[in-house]
Amino acid sequence: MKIEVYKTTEETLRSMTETLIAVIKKSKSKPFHIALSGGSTAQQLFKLWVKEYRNDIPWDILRFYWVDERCVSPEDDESNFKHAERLLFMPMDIPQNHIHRIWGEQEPKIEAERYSEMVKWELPGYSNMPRFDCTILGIGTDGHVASIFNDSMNLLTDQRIYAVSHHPKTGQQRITMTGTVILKSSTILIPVVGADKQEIMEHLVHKQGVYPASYIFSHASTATLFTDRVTE
Ligand SMILES: O=C1O[C@H](COP(=O)(O)O)[C@@H](O)[C@H](O)[C@H]1O
Repeated sequence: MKIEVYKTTEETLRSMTETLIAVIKKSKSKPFHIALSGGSTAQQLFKLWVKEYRNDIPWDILRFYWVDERCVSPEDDESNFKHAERLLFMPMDIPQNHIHRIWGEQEPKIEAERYSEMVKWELPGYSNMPRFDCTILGIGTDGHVASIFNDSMNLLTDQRIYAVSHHPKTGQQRITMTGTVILKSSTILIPVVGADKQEIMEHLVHKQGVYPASYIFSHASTATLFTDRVTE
């Protein structure tokens, strides 16, 4: 995995965005299937894209999916979709049929299966292990990726496409892309910014402890980590 370190959060997110634009422009895949994460980093990215990159990102060829979703209604503040809708899709006027949200309000296991089938159908070459053109991953302060936490590490190697997990502290149900599908993505971009990520970044870079993110770090040859945290 490649690591790029920047001085500020803004520089980090700009660099990640410019890499994404270059990847989209170079790709022969049209439409271009991109899986988004949720959380605070994604929200910062969406604001930046609308403010500074609205004329540079080829929106019309993008088809949006999610890496993970919280099992709540799409109006709930916890919903990853809600923030993308408000901060990105509405301002950029993205057509509804380009947005494939996870139905967090449905029964989780049934929804994980429905979404897996839908992804197989939408991505090229109907396959049991579909390949996203790009996956944007987040890393939590506890080292989780997507909604794969320390107590659900089995989902890193699970052969399903999406599966149900639980937040270890709140018990909130989640639907998450499995590690197997994450690692199959043509490109994986991982923005990790902010002071609260310093400790986990040190652990990950110095290979201290075992986290879901450590597995992705050591297995993702197509990944680039963009960070404003010191990693020497
Ligand atoms: O719960 C989640 O957290 C991670 C990390 O989010 P951040 O707030 O630290 O940026 C995120 O990637 C994931 O999609 C989300 O559901």
